[in-house]
Amino acid sequence: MIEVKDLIFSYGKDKQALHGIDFTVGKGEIFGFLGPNGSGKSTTQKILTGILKGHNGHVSLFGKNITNSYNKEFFKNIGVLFEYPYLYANLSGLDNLNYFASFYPKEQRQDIEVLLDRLAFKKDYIKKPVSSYSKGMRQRVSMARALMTSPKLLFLDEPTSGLDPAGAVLFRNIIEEERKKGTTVFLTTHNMLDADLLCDRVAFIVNGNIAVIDTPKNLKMQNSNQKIVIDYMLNGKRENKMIEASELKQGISLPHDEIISIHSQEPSLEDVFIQYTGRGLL
Ligand SMILES: Nc1ncnc2c1ncn2[C@@H]1O[C@H](COP(=O)(O)OP(=O)(O)OP(=O)(O)O)[C@@H](O)[C@H]1O
Repeated sequence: MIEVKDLIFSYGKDKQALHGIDFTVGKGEIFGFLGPNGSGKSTTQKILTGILKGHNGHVSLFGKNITNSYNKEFFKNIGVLFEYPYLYANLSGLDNLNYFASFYPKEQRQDIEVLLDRLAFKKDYIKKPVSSYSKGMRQRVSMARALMTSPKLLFLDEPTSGLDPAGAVLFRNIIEEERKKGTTVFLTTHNMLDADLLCDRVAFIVNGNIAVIDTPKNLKMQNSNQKIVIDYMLNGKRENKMIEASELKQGISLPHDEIISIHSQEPSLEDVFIQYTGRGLL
């Protein structure tokens, strides 16, 4: 669905943002693109969505080189949720969406009010100006914009940013539903929980280079330190001890009155990211 080979991009002479990156995204896959600020995520997404021109290297979507495909058909098949929603502040959410919908053939558009309902948008705000909306409400309008043409390929930049926990769960469910329909999702995020819960594979990008691409599970397993933490009671006091997983084979030899819990020490995706890059995600 997406094929990127040796992608290079420079902002002017002195600022090379991408240094020859390679990745592919299969049909129906949710692919996470993770990296710290300034690593090249937005640049990559802007090239893939046709907003930024002038790259070197090969980029194809739907099997076609994008340089020759920036036409109505190209934009019909992709949906984009931008990190900073481009909405007209003086217009209502409904008018914004009706305006964006007018660029697409009628038979391709979803019913906007049904879509907003699916996104749990507060009905009484639907005709109020966007300037009166919270970040979460703007995010819902932007998601509706991305979904309204039932695109085969969705680009989502920080989809759960600004949402409360219930909103984040709802958005993750909607992204899952899209995947079940066969939609491919390119997810750019700082949110490790979203990446871990949703993505089939993730790429870590650092300073315009890809450090690693794998499934979240493999990344965590390969980087697991095989440590076990035992919580226990001894002489009325709660204690804990970390041991090697292999030591557990011989049973629990440490003095204890009662074992409370035994947990393997799984690294989080963020721990793995730091191991690969030496940097946190923000
Ligand atoms: N318009 C621009 N002109 C010059 N340099 C730019 C421009 N946009 C981005 N850059 C530089 O290109 C590099 C990659 O930026 P990019 O916005 O792609 O990073 P990012 O990973 O999306 O960061 P963030 O997480 O902050 O959104 C950075 O060094 C950035 O300063």
